Amino acid sequence: MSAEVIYGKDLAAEIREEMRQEVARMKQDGIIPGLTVVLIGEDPASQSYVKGKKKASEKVGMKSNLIELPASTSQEELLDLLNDLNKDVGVHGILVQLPLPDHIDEQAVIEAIDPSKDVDGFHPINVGRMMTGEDTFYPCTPYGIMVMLERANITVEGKHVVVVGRSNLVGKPVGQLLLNQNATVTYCHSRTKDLSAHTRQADILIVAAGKAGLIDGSHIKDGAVVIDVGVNRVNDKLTGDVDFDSAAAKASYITPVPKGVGPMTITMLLHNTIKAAKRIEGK
Ligand SMILES: NC(=O)C1=CN([C@@H]2O[C@H](COP(=O)(O)OP(=O)(O)OC[C@H]3O[C@@H](n4cnc5c(N)ncnc54)[C@H](OP(=O)(O)O)[C@@H]3O)[C@@H](O)[C@H]2O)C=CC1
Ligand SMILES: Nc1nc(=O)c2c([nH]1)NC[C@@H]1CN(c3ccc(C(=O)N[C@@H](CCC(=O)O)C(=O)O)cc3)C=[N+]21
Repeated sequence: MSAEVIYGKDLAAEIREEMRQEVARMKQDGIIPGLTVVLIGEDPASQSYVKGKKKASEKVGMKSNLIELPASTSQEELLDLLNDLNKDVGVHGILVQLPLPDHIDEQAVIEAIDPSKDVDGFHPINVGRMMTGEDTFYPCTPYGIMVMLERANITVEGKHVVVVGRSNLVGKPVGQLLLNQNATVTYCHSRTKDLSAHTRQADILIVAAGKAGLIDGSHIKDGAVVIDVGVNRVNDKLTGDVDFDSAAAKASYITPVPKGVGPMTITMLLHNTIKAAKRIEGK
């Protein structure tokens, strides 16, 4: 089998065009969705992601504000800032770029964001709502993967999905969203024995480990769908967790890195911000 490549980048462009029109309609009602991104420190990868988010939100007509703070910022200063942003009526969505410097407690920061402005979907209230199948802000990368599958007409109901990775940001929530859609879900992680025995069972394989080349064709069942979430910089080039060529030879569908899941993540961030604006403004 030779896989069809699902270009998240193209899908993202389509969805963002739909959003641009929606934002234009909202503006006629006097609502401009506003996203504030907080970046602490000078990590080049984070700076590049954050710029991507700002550019994308402005392109769909939203208001975007980037607050850059030095790595020396104290936890208290950050919590005070979040408190102000929670109260600011022009701010509909708040995102604090992760990871944070070691002296700041990430969980405390996540919990300081008003759940109704938590467009990352990381606040425990929103995580709980997702678990119980309520409507809420879903984490952007998992949600982007769901939309990619849907728009590629790949049904998940009854499928065996294997997720490699169990982080709170990606692995766990993507498995939960798939379970909510009636998939049978297996999680693998660094203590999993015989990884390929599990991955070879997958109808849909989601790889979010952050290890370049962890998965290759020998891990994949013929005809499986392979979603590569990994973003690794190897010799200054971006690459996923999946060895693309050997995997594509086995899979029915596969996502590339770059131009795969990443652009969908940003798109769902914009989606969540529009949703937050509508809710806050009572529309
Ligand atoms: N495209 C996008 O939009 C996004 C991409 N990413 C990328 O996705 C990847 C994962 O991100 P994130 O979840 O935050 O990363 P984490 O480092 O938080 O989690 C990695 C997970 O992979 C598991 N793992 C690590 N090594 C192995 C292994 N050899 N075999 C099996 N499992 C393994 C870990 O297991 P254990 O729990 O046992 O430690 C852990 O659960 C990264 O490359 C990141 O850059 C992240 C967010 C968005
Ligand atoms: N609070 C928070 N929310 C996040 O959603 C969040 C975060 N922190 N910290 C870091 C990770 C990573 N992440 C990515 C987003 C877009 C691309 C993306 O668009 N990648 C492009 C390539 C971009 C490039 O060329 O550098 C692509 O895959 O085609 C990748 C990774 C969001 N994250």
